[in-house]
Amino acid sequence: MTKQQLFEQIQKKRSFLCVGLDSSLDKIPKHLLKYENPILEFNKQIIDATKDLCVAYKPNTAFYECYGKKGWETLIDTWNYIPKDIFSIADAKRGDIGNTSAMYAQTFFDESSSGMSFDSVTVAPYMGIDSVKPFLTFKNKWVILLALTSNEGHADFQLQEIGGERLFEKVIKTSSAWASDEQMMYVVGATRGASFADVRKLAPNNFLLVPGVGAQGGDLKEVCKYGLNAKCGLLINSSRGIIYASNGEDFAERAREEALKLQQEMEGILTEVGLV
Ligand SMILES: O=C(O)c1cc(=O)[nH]c(=O)n1[C@@H]1O[C@H](COP(=O)(O)O)[C@@H](O)[C@H]1O
Repeated sequence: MTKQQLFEQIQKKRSFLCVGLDSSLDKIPKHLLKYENPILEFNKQIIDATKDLCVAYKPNTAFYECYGKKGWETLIDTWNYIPKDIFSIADAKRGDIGNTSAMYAQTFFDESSSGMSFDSVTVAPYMGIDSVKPFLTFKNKWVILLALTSNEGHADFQLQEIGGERLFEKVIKTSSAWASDEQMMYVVGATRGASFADVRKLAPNNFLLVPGVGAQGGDLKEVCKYGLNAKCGLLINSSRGIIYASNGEDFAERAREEALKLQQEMEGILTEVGLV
């Protein structure tokens, strides 16, 4: 998907919501356990209930890989079920020496090889340019590079100064030369509030994937105040806050209600800044 197509989806749906499919057997409603593939059934019902309210889905691959062969099949079947006009993110946080990264890129982008062709994959920047480049050889596919993450441990490395700049700033600055804002996004946690202003100085036009609203307590308004740009430039992810809103028979309806609350808040913000 191109940046313009993503922006058009945002305008059409009046939403920049990404629903995180962090689906695990111990959290999904018990009545689904009778299905041959409970997680796939859960994901399908969540997708059916939210697809008009969001512009992206993000299965975190850890929640699939842990179930071995069946988990990979579920990931492939989930990717197949995501409508193709909705941006898909394989949240796999990969990155390795070049020839290994090339195999990761093949895994998530080459349908003829793996049965999946996500629009994007999350990548860790630590190993540098040759670990990221192989993901950029696929047309209209995106790297979403970890920059300033939502977790407590972000301070251990990302805020350390080297030569007068913090590591996350160095990551953004250096990697900006590897790909344009048509292929590179950055992860910036919703819990990082005013730091969005610092990120935007270095990445004014890139889309940012912003996890951490909902269960992690990030503030949507604060993120938008500092993070919005002329093409919206934000994909706000919520996983547990939406998909586990209820663990009863009404789980899909309740997920929809939570997604709708976020979509309505987003519509208000987009209207306020004149983007819709
Ligand atoms: O790359 C990510 O998506 C990510 C980066 C980050 O800094 N923080 C973060 O929470 N995530 C992911 O975003 C999702 C957040 O889930 P909830 O906290 O349940 O909304 C999980 O899949 C995390 O792995």
